[in-house]
Amino acid sequence: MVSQSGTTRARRALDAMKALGFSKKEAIPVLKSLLNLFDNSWEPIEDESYRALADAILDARDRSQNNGEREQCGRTTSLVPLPPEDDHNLFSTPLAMIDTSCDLDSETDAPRIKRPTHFSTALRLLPSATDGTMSLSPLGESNGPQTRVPTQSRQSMADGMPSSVPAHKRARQMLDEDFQHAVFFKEPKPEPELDAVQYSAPSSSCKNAAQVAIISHPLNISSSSHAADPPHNQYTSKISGSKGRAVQDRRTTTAAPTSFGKPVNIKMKQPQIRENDLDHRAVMQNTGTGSAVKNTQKTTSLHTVVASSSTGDVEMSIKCSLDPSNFHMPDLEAVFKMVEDKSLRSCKVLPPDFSIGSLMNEICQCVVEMVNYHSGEHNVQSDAVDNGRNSQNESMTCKALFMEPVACMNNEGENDQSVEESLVLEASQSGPPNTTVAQQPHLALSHLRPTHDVSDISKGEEKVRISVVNEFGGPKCPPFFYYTPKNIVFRKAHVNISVARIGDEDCCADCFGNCLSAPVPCACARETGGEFAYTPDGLVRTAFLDECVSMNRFPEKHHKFFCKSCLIERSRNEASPEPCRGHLVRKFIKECWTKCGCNMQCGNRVVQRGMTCNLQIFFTHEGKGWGLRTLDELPKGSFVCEYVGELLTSTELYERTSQNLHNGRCMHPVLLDANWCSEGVLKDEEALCLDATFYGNVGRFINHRCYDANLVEIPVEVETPDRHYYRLAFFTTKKVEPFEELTWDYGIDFDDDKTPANTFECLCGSRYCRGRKNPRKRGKAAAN
Ligand SMILES: C[S@@+](CC[C@H](N)C(=O)[O-])C[C@H]1O[C@@H](n2cnc3c(N)ncnc32)[C@H](O)[C@@H]1O
Repeated sequence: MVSQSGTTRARRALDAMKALGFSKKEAIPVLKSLLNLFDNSWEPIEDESYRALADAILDARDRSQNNGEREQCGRTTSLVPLPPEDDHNLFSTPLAMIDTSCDLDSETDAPRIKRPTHFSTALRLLPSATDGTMSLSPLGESNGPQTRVPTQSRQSMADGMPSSVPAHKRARQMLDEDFQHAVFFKEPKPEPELDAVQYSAPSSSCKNAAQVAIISHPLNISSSSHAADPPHNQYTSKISGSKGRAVQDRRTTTAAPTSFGKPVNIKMKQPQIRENDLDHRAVMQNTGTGSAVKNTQKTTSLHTVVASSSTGDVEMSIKCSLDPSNFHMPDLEAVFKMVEDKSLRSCKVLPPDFSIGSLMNEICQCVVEMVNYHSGEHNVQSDAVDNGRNSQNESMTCKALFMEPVACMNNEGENDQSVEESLVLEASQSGPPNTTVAQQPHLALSHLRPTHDVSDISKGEEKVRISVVNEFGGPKCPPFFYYTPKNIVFRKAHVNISVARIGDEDCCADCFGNCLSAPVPCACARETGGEFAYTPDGLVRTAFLDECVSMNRFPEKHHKFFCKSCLIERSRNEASPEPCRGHLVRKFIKECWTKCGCNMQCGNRVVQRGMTCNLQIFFTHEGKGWGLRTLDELPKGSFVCEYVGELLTSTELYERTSQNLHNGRCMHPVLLDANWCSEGVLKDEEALCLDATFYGNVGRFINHRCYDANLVEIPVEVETPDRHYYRLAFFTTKKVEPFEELTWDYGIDFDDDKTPANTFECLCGSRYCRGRKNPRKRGKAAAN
């Protein structure tokens, strides 16, 4: 890379700050201070699109607002590195604000940097929600001192508009400006704690219908029921069956625990059955011949949770009210095996992977879905009556457009049809779209479908095994979907993969071996300005990567394409489509491919060689459901995985969306609109998106994190120069530690009032979080 002069770098930094609404007057002194702090090294300042600088300005602003008095009496603020335990945080060198004696730079009023003597206000990124470094409340926000940037400033920083612009106006403007790659879901999660600090969410919008996916789990069972657990007399932990099946035991007793040696984890509860009590939830045990719950003063009963919905909101437990002196809980695996054997004997035929455990999990999940759907209807009504003021209902309202990608109960006929048609779909992957596929085969995923292999969810489809773990009890694997390592066409999506399409300019037929070791970059580097996007180590070059990150973070600074007649808007409302909201023109990587002369080990073939890092799907503890983490340390710029799913046209997506509306499921779509500008007017079959709801890879488990996610998605051209189809690959934006959760910024507009249900309450834990709900509303909800 050509080294840039300090002046150029300073100009760039000031331009970037200007784009965020910071004046030169404000930025220059802080920039000077930072340079001083970093020994004139620009990298930490330029890293992550000048985030350190933006933050430092905001903090200086905060401080001058909040501590005006102290400044007047001769004190000022300095920036100092935080201790190394914050390494995983936002900055390579995290900063802390301290008070030092006032010693202003005569020219600039810049504070002089000093080493800290104490931290008065720590400026630290909140811990990664799942990095395991802290024990978190549901919001994960209660640890350690944090500097809160005022709403106004935060919003300005985030949306790149001067803070003088009113919030509502910024929000509206941002609707047309923000990220282009959204996936939106909603799942139930514990109600956040009331003391969580509010950030006014900057409006980061993406309102294309095809970008909108919603999980609606409106009934917040977990918050109400779990919140009702009296903490002082309950104990919950996990026990494992012989094959590691994690179950949760709850004992209900009025006497002291007796000789229950196993299972060891117990939950003591009062025997009364109360509203919102855990025991009350066990009403599913009622046999129909009367309550199965014996509620006597002397009887000790053992509750063992044997199944649960994906987020643990609905559980199924076995309650044994037996003479404790003779009772030993049998191994649940053995019990399940016995039931399976019995079922097999009576039914004669069962699917090969039939498992009672999965069946029960699915039942719990279906309870969630059905409850959600009905409560959604109810809440829509009550919203209307309440004129939108019922904040509890707000959090519970089902306005879903999409379905949760989990199995659901169907009648038998549908199941059979679904199995057949799903196979047809898989077969259509490399062939022409199969027009014989029936209307909505996917809606019939059956609870009898096989469950996942927790030792490798990819069933051997990837080079590395992807294990599934749940350290918190409850479901041992995610709801069912078909694992596919490659995108597959649903029906009409037009993907022309033909060698004839690839012209000389789109390949390097004369190359040999590894293009990266050739003296001159080959034709395949043209897309990235004549320089390969990858380093010889297989990492994305820092400059390229940073530009991609910046593009996501500050979309308003980058080129957008506005369709004359936007297919997304048309598919939303054919009769009177809204104007196009703009599609961000993204940077592409172009990899060598089959028509090139190089070999498969060529350094310009990273994504197509597939995943190489060891990943794990795990159950997050903050209420985000399942997530993805790395087991390896990953340097900045590493390829992690693709986002893989079914290729749908925007119309198909809209149809699927509408149908799923009735089922209360969410979907996992991502719009492939990164280069729509280059192909003139798109036909419907060329306006594509990827939906990982029913068919997908590990990418579907990556949770959202606002702004400072450790992954960024980059479009990659591999098989075809047609720009309406490309692969979407995730690369690390910074060094990622083993066991750190992998996250990407979905680009959700949490303030989008047109499609309010397209978002979940964000539990990402980022200090830049724009998706947490108003604490006042939460307070009201909790009080109700
Ligand atoms: C693509 S899925 C990610 C995998 C998902 N957690 C699961 O269990 O399958 C997106 C869904 O995960 C949950 N999620 C993702 N990021 C979240 C966040 N920052 N806060 C809360 N929930 C989140 C939401 O329910 C969202 O609808």
